[in-house]
Amino acid sequence: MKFSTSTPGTQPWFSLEERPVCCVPKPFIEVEQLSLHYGQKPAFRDVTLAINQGCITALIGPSGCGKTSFLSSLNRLTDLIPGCRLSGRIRLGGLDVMAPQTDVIRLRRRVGMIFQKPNPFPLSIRKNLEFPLREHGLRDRDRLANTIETGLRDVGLWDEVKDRLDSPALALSGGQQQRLCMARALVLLPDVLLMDEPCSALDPLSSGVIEDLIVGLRGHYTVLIVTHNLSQARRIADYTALFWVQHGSGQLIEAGPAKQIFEEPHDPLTAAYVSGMRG
Ligand SMILES: Nc1ncnc2c1ncn2[C@@H]1O[C@H](COP(=O)(O)OP(=O)(O)OP(=O)(O)O)[C@@H](O)[C@H]1O
Repeated sequence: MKFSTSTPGTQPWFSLEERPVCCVPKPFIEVEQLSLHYGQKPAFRDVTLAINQGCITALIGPSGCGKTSFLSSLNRLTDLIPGCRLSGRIRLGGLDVMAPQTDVIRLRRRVGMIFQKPNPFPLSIRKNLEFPLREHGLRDRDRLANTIETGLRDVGLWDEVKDRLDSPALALSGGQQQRLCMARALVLLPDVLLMDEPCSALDPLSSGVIEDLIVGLRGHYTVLIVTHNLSQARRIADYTALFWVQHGSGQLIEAGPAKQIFEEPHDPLTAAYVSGMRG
């Protein structure tokens, strides 16, 4: 059962293990001729890209080519930036993301986001998960407790924090905070997880833990990850899209199966970037 068809607060909350596995080359997000401007300045132009369900898609490219802006447009976080303008079309699991009548709160529940710097609420570990669950209609105390435990187990945090659930989340290590943020997104049973350089602020060990968790999401969630770490993209991505700044704005240069992008790219820019000769 999926969020989009159930009534908030009544659906059975279940763990990652129990979610249906689906990694098929079937588009879940279809972006057509998407452009984004900050004021008069274009961040990216005319991006057309299909993102497959249940797969991990890595967005790569040099700084400033519009990767973060593209990611943020998918759950309309860009609405929050004054002067920011989107045009084109985004369909997400049948939903017209940019339609004025689209419920943005529901959209953001379906499309969770993890940022470069872990951003837990300045609340207890428990409240970091309880707060969004309550906001989205889950009130029953037992179900709240079970869902919080399941969420923390799904990110391998339960055993580390079960005895201090009421301690401040900000007292956790950076890697633990990032896993908590992942749990906070996952307990809402999103369809899509957007991750903006989720490992880049972490030490190598914590980064490896997050990377393993991302791999474990394959088949359960549609994942888009922005990364500057090409080795990481090679290791974890099913599909890869290269962005580049051309003619004063970000452009999608090439997208396809990660193996093809890294081993047999069609575009010379892709070849230069993945070989480390440019960017
Ligand atoms: N809030 C904003 N207001 C104005 N311009 C912005 C804003 N955010 C990004 N930009 C501009 O839009 C362009 C694309 O930025 P964006 O952060 O999306 O690129 P990026 O590829 O994610 O870069 P990086 O890899 O460095 O994070 C850049 O020229 C940037 O300066």
